[in-house]
Amino acid sequence: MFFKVYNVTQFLEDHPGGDEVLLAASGKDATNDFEDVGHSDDAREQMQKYYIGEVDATTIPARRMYKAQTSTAATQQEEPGFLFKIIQFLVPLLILGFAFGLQFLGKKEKTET
Ligand code: HEM
Repeated sequence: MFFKVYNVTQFLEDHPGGDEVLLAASGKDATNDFEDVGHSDDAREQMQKYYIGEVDATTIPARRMYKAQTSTAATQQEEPGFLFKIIQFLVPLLILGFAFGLQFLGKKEKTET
C-alpha cells in the first residue's frame, strides 16, 4: 500500500482551514482527516500543487508509544532518595548528640577537679 505525500509547508498560512489542522495531520496518513472535512473539488485541485511523491506504507516504522517505567526501575530510582532523606535526618541528630556529649563531659571534668 502506498501513501501520497504532500508538502504543505508553504500552504500553512494560506490554508482556509488554518495551519493547526494541517500540523496535527502531518507525518501520518491524513486521508480521513481530509475527507471528513468534505473539501471541494477546488481544494482537491489545489492539493496537486503540493504533491511530492509516494511512500510505501510498510517502510514506515510504527509510532513509538510512551512506555511507563516498570515498577522495579521506579523503586531503584526511589531508593537513593529515601536513603538520602534518612541521612539528612540522622546527621544533624548525631552532631547534636555529639555536642551534648561534649558538654556533659566538660561539666563532669569540672566537678571532679
Ligand atoms: C494539501 C492539502 C490540503 C489542501 C490543498 C486544503 C485546502 C482547503 C481549502 C481550499 C479549503 C476551503 C474549503 C474548500 O474549498 O473545501 C479548506 C478548508 C478546510 N480544510 Fe483543508 N486542505 C488540505 C488539507 C487539509 C487537512 C489534512 C485537513 C484536516 C485535518 C484540513 C482541514 C480543513 C478544514 C477544517 C477546513 C475548513 C472547512 C470549513 O470551514 O468549512 N485540510 N482546505
